[in-house]
Amino acid sequence: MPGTRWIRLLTENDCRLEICTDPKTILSVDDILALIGDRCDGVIGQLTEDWGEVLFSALRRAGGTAFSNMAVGYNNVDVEAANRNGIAVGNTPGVLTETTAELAASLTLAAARRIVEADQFMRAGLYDGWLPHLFVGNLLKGQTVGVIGAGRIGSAYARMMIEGFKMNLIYYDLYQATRLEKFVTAYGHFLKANGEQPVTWKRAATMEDVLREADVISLHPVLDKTTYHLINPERLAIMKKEAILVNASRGPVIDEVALVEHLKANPMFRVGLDVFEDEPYMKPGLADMKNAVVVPHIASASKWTREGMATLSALNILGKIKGYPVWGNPNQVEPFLDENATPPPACPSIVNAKQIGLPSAKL
Ligand SMILES: NC(=O)C1=CN([C@@H]2O[C@H](COP(=O)(O)OP(=O)(O)OC[C@H]3O[C@@H](n4cnc5c(N)ncnc54)[C@H](O)[C@@H]3O)[C@@H](O)[C@H]2O)C=CC1
Ligand SMILES: O=C(O)C(=O)CO
Repeated sequence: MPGTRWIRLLTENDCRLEICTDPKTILSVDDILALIGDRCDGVIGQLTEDWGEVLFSALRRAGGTAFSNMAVGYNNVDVEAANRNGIAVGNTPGVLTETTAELAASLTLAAARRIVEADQFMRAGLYDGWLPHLFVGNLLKGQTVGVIGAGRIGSAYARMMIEGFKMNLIYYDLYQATRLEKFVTAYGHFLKANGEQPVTWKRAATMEDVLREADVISLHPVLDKTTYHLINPERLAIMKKEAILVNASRGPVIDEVALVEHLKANPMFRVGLDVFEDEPYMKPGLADMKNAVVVPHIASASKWTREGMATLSALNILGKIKGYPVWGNPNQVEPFLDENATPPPACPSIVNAKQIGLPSAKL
């Protein structure tokens, strides 16, 4: 795990730390069972690990009461199994928001302006002079950006695309994104007052409305039963032929086999993907598609974010061991990140706090 603050926070509070130095990228359940051993109070794990009944009951038997993913997403964790074993499950919201949104914006631009194809063309020595039709892509200004899942990251991405490229917004979420709507309205007024075309927003009644109307669609929902294969052959078929689809949420939100077929049949349709259905693998054919930009799940990869994720996950474990209450607002975790201050006596974010009866901190 990156940085050293998380180590200091634990050791200065009398925790003995065992850091896994196994060179394997992804640990199996058996690897983790061996690491838990017969005495362990809490574990910080990674999103690539399968945390279910076997691991939570082993942690319980070892005297443990806390687990934290070093991630905001926790679709790799069976929270019901953690509840049955009385284990608190932590995650790391807030520190990934801007970094992940910036990568989604980067993928959007790379796909729209064919950056990777053009880079490969240059390196192959194929450039022999400016041409009017060389790597013509899409202009974003004035087009419509569609966001599916307008939570922390989806809203941050929307703001970047609206503020940066003056795109109009259409979004779909189970909840109203009030702050985002207010931002777009205010920005629209500002543009109008300066003699420019105002930007607009619309909350779509259905996901299909977003897919039909948007020129760029970025996916930012959690992965659960309701979002598995949210993008399927039928929904790909209703998208514009020249649309751009970006996914920096979780791979299984897209039916990747169907996506490869769609990319083959629609060369002007482009995608930017940070995540894949069977990570670390890509479905057959995807790597050959020039209209796909692919990167290896790096959306949260900035130093500040990764160190913040380490800090928050360590404080989730420490807080539970110390019997601290749970921080009341997981969207405001800044007080835990201030290097020059003692962090608040609270667990920054425990997703099953209610289910296992943990008290909430008074802010
Ligand atoms: N590629 C990467 O490196 C990263 C990926 N992620 C992924 O992004 C996800 C979102 O993160 P945050 O924005 O922080 O979470 P969030 O909880 O703030 O936002 C998720 C949004 O999805 C919405 N949602 C849930 N079910 C939906 C459905 N069926 N249809 C439409 N919207 C739905 C929720 O209402 C919520 O607004 C994480 O769960 C994680 O899987 C997060 C960080 C980095
Ligand atoms: O925090 C998450 O959910 C991630 O995917 C980390 O990159």
